[in-house]
Amino acid sequence: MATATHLCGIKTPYCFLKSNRSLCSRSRLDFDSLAKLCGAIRVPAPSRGRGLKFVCDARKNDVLVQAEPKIQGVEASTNQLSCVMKFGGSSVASADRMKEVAELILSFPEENPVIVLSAMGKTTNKLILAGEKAASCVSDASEIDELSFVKELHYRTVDELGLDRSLITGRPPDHLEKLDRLLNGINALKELTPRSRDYLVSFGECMSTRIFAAYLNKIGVKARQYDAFDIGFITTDDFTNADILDATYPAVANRLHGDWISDPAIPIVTGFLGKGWRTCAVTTLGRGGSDLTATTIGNGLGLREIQVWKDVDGVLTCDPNIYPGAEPVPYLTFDEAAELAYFGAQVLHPQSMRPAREGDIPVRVKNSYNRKAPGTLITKSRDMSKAILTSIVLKRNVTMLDIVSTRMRGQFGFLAKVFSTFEDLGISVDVVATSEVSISLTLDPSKLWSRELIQQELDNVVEELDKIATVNLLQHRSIVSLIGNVQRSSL
Ligand SMILES: Nc1ncnc2c1ncn2[C@@H]1O[C@H](COP(=O)(O)OP(=O)(O)O)[C@@H](O)[C@H]1O
Ligand SMILES: N[C@@H](CC(=O)OP(=O)(O)O)C(=O)O
Repeated sequence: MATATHLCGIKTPYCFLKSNRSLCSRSRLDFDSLAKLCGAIRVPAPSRGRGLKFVCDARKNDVLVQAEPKIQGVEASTNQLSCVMKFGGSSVASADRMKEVAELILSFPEENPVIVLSAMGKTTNKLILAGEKAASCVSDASEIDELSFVKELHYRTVDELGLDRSLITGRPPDHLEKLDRLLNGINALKELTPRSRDYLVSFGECMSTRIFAAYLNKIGVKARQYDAFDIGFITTDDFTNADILDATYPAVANRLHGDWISDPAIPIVTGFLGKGWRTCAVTTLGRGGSDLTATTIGNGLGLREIQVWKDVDGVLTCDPNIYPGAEPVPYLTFDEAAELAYFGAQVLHPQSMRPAREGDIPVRVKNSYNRKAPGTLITKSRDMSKAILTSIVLKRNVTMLDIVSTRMRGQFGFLAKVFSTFEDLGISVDVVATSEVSISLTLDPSKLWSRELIQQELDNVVEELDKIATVNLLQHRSIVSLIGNVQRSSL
């Protein structure tokens, strides 16, 4: 991957340079050498005065030309998409909350935001429970309490917003009817696979975005709903915990930007969802994955800022459910936020900082219930001179392995052998503490528990490691992490 030159002033929205030599000649771009390298070049239309970044990937036979992520001050054209605003389930839990979110969005008239929404309130949890019940005990899946709850919540919201129920039922895509049929199918098979679970929970985001877009249109704000899996969110096929593939960035930018240019309307995008690149089935990005949807869109479109609206005053010094006196942390670096999320702070999705860091796009964590609170600003760097400890996080349900070498002291290669075992078995290691003859390590629960055959995988690890060490497997442990300034942690 190589990043090359900068250009300004290309007006054409997404076009293929292959068929546009004049564009190249106007733009100091050596068309022929690039054309040799790649089959096609996509060019997102830059905002006025914005540069373009060339990202060449010869292996993929592709050169992607991206708008520079940062728009400075007045250069941020008023008619370009400018930021992402992501609202989590807690922010859109009811009709009243949706009205407040609409008002919040409209209170930033200078912004042209892309809106990312999660499912309403606890819809995702309810759908998972409904799926589990359908697979296990009930005789008629339509009678499951959690399904009734989801239906009732969405009907009530549609009614209270003065919208037509046909948005979610009675007319294609008729989500509630499909949901009913899906749960009855799961019930008949007595099996809830990761794939069907992802399809099941996707109804939450599909409905919340349709309702919200319809409400905006009703109050005279032109909005357009998008299902992420239809606009280029391409992922691995790791159902329940899929990773976003690079092809997503240009595809999503292309679609959202192209539609915006030809017919401006606020895009309302489903968070959390994608499409598996082999199966073409609906995938999900892991719990809390709408944060990752938001940062992916921010990076793809090279937007000015990514706002993540929650029900707390930003990232706090610890989980407020454990210690109610937790206080907001005003500034964080991408690295600190990523560590914090990875080691258990539920407030951000563990992978969500990656696209923001790669695009160097600031992320602001704000409270939709308390707009005046300054929130947390997450950027590439910050003044660390006074920073020692930023926050404390707890990660539960961790599997730990104590591995003690059976060989004599002074034997080399022990650590290498242990880690190659994990690599061979495709298991991700979390925290590691070592001495010369022993290692204690933890395994990443999110990657581990989302897959089937977990006990078998663990048995395989222990069996392999048993050849070189004494292994003690400890389950249901916790990690308490202190997120701090590494440069000041030792003297
Ligand atoms: N360090 C932390 N800072 C802020 N919130 C935290 C932290 N640790 C846990 N939380 C919990 O995360 C919740 C916000 O995340 P989440 O439920 O994913 O929000 P949303 O659904 O709005 O996206 C808060 O309500 C809080 O209970
Ligand atoms: N609805 C999904 C995705 C998500 O991001 O939700 P939230 O923004 O409410 O954490 C979930 O509950 O995991």
